[in-house]
Amino acid sequence: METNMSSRAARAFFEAVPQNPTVLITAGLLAIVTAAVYLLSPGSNRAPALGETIPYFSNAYQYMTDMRSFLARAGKYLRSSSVVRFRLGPKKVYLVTKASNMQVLFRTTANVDTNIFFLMIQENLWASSKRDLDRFRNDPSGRLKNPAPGTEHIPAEKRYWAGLHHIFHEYLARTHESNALAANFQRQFAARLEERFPAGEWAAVRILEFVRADMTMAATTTLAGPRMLGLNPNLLRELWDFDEIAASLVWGLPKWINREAWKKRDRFNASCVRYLEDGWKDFDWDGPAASASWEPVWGSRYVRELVRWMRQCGFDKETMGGAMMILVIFGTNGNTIPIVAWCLIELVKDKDLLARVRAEIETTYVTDSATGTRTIDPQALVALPLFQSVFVEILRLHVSMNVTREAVGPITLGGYEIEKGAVLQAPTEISHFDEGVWGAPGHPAAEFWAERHLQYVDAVDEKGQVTRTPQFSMTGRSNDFFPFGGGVSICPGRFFAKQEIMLTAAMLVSRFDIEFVEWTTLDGSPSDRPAQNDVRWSGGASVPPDRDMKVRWRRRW
Ligand code: HEM
Repeated sequence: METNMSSRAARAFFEAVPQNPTVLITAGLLAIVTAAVYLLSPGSNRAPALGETIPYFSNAYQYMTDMRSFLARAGKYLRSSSVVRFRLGPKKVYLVTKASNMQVLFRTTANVDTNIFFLMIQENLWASSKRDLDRFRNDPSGRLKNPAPGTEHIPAEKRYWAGLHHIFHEYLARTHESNALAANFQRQFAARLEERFPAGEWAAVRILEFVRADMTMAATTTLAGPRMLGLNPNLLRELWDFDEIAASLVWGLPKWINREAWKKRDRFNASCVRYLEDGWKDFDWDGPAASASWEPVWGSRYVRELVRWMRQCGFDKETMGGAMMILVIFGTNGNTIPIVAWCLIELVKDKDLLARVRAEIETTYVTDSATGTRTIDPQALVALPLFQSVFVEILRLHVSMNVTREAVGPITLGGYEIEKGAVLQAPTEISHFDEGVWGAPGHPAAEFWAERHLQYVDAVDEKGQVTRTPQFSMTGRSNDFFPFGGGVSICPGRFFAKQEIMLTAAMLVSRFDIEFVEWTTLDGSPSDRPAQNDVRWSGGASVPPDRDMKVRWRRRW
């Protein structure tokens, strides 16, 4: 869960410039202040600066209006220095790459703080009230069980970061809970497939459109129970409308500039508030359902514990609605759905790969001896070598996240001094495409290669017969790969995300005959080219395809 500070992010701002002289004047003043601050800063062992044509302006402008090109340009600088600096208004920003620097960013140290991005999202995306936002802002006690030194006097109920972190850790990241979520998701999604696609009948679907509807429904019911969609029949539209404009909200533009985006945010928030208010009516918090892995009122334990804690803290209803939007519906589906879509697209494109992945998946099916029902064993599934390699390759190529931290004290990165107050950003789109790390002969880093994360191991049996077995391997590269961020705020949903994504793709490719029909645009009309990353999402989220793939499929069983 993280959202976009990308091209879409400030398009609204720059589109507003010509109509709003106030905005233009503000931008001009910002540039002057920036220049003054910059010129007065003392020189030191500083990282090289990213060049620009109009000083103090062009980098910020491109960063906010065309993240894809900005990152491509920054990537060239980052080939010769692992840290590069530029200015974003009055903020000093350092772009960071290379495994050794990631270790510093993700290590729990007093001088690197992880809250900055979360606060920005809380303020602008999830409609948190000022009072509730200040509770987080003014809590210096940290996320861990033991309060940060010097903050021991803060009572447990006012340790908001730690309270939230505890819920993430206990009810999302723990194996028992993520396994329960995966089992439930498999049931929900299988029921949906059986209801929508009678066995033996061919149907035409567009992959992205299909997963945005059907997988989102199964995932939302798994996490939040059936009431979320039952009470809010327009929720899917609200979610994907919000996905389109989320980045433009991150900058906190006032309502009068960004009216449509605010409306979409508020509609989505109102649906989540409706769900919360309805759920409070008659749920028995002292009964057995309160600690069940899943029950029909709140769905998963994660959501139940989240709403219980927020209510105990006395958060305002919009803040609580916002948490449901971001931490349950948008932050999850907005990231998993594009990855599933890409996974299916790559498998359908390559018949040989599809057959090999199918054969692997077949080994993970188990049959219930009483009912005869066949289900996938999710633990076996996520350990398959080839399919896992495909999953990692898709994350590598299609998650573009500028993982963000703040230097709250001086630090050293890549041999350079970084001053207190600087923003640190590690763009996955640069590290994940580093030719030196990921490139292989005949398989440049920019291309999808299903086998990139496989190693073949030879074993000799007693008759001297050699068998080659593929093994999934990230050896030597794990610190260059961070689609889920890192350190204390690493995505707590990553285990469930992996199970959910691989289960969806596995159920479809193993139960359906699938044939490619054509590439389409997102509205369904024929496209003259295949899908590419939709660069509007560059820098802040999983990146969906900008074209859809139409297929014919038939459920075999
Ligand atoms: C492919 C899917 C996903 C990707 C790429 C992804 C990525 C991320 C990233 C990059 C962060 C920020 C980490 C950091 O700052 O170090 C994050 C945070 C988070 N993610 Fe995910 N995520 C995914 C799926 C999910 C799912 C399915 C859930 C929940 C079921 C989830 C829940 C969260 C939460 C609650 C946080 C906030 C953690 C905190 O600030 O402590 N994510 N995610």
